[in-house]
Order: sequence, then structure tokens, then C-alpha cells
Amino acid sequence: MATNSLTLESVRHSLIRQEDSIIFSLIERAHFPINSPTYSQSYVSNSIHTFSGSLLRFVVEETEAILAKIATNFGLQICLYIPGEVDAGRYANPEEHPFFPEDLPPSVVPPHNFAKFLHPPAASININKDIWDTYINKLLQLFVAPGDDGNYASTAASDLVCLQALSRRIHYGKLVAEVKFRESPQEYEPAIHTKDRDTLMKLLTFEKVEEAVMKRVAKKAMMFGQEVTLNKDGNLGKYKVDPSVVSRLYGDSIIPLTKLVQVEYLLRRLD
Ligand SMILES: C=C(O[C@@H]1C=C(C(=O)O)C=C[C@H]1O)C(=O)O
Repeated sequence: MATNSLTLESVRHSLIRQEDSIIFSLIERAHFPINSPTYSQSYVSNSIHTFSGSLLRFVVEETEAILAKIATNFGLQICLYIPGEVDAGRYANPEEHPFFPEDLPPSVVPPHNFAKFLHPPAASININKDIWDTYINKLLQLFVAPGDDGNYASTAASDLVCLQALSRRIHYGKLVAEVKFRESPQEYEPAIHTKDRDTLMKLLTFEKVEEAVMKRVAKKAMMFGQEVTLNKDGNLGKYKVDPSVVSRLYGDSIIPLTKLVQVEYLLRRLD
């Protein structure tokens, strides 16, 4: 991450690229029906007696523990921020946030010196709990068909990829907010001093950009999710994930959560 050269254009470019990862992850997840035992506590606790939580939680916690061990190498990064403890060696990539930061094991590889672009209190912002709840209770039902095919492990693995892509995009709001603040600190400072969330929200909002995002993700969902056949009259008009739903996920959840991260970041920008 060449963070010192970040501009509004380059952070927007990254958000555009991340759209691809999010849409592909949704397409992969939509391949399975809802498979509700993946999210129920009883399914796992009946078989793994040492763990109380859903299969999805088990998969995410275990994966994060492995990623934390190799946190600063090979580009496989996870933010090792432990609440209450800002330790440069363990606070690794500021773009990654664990869903379960408690009890992560220490890294077994030497720390990488990530460029310090963000204001340090940014480390305390992690809204993955909201992202988790939104994903499970609101988003899944919108793009996944009802039903149960028994593929719970694959379902949880696909959910993990969706959650990581969403979390990365939403927390990228910290970088967006920092760039916006650096471009015109005098505009933001009064509202930061008075902790005026509404004004901060207005200042950082660009409606035209949001409209473009929502149109573009629908178009990408059409292109990435079309059924490809060799038959001339094929399956035109059939998509693996409904493009209008992808647009809605962005408009109703992903963009608002990214803006929430931006506001939270700006509120701490002068601490
Ligand atoms: C991310 C930005 O900030 C806001 C949030 C947006 C988003 O989440 O896509 C888009 C425009 C802005 O209203 C931006 O300005 O690019």
C-alpha cells in the first residue's frame, strides 16, 4: 500500500476494484441455498463440545487465528489490533479487521512496517459486529435462495469470503476520510470539535459518486453473473445474482456503513 501517495482518485479507484471482489463473492455464495444450520448454534455445539456458536462463527474464528499467525507476510494480512493495546508490532495492516479480535494468537513472522497514513486512533474503529449482523440478518436473504442442500461447510467458507470483502471495503472508509480531511482540514475541523455528526456526514457525502457506484455495481453484476452458453438463444437475461439486488445492497447497507466508518474516523481525527 503506497499510502503516502493516496488521493481521492486513488482511494475511489480501490473501492471500484473492490466491487469486483464483493460481486464475485456474492455470486459464489448465491450458488448455495440459505442452508440455515450454518448459522444456528445447536448444529455445531452438538458435535464440537468445546465451542459454542454457529458453524460460520467457528470457521471465521479459526481462519482468523491462522491468518493472525502469518499476519505480516505474503500479503495475507489481518489487523492484529487488540482493544486497549496499540502495539506497533502487532497492529499490522490497517486495511484488515478481524471479526473476533479477542484471543488472536501472535504472529510467527516478523512484523512488516506498514506505512502510517491513518491517524492512530483509527485503530480503535472496528464495526465488524454491525457488518456481521447486517450480513446474516439482512443481506443474505436478499440474494440467496431459500432451501437446504447440506453443503454447510462450503456455505460457511463462501460467507467468510463475503464478510472479509465487505469488511475491507467498509473499513476502507478510514482511508477515504483521511484523504478528504487532508484535502480540506479547515472544512472538517469545526464539526470535529463540536462532534457534529450530521455536518460531517454532509461534508463527506457525494451523491453523484454514490449514484455512479450503484449503477456500476448493477452493470458489473450483469456482466460477471450472466449465464454463458454456446447456444445462440442461450439464457440471456438470467443472472446468478440479481443486479438490482446488488445495487440495493450497496445503497442500503454497504455505502451507509462505509460512511459511518468515515464519520467515526473523522470524530477522532483531532484526538
Ligand atoms: C467513499 C466515498 O464517500 C462517500 C461514500 C461513498 C461510497 O461508500 O461509495 C461514495 C461517495 C460518498 O458519498 C467517496 O467519496 O468516494
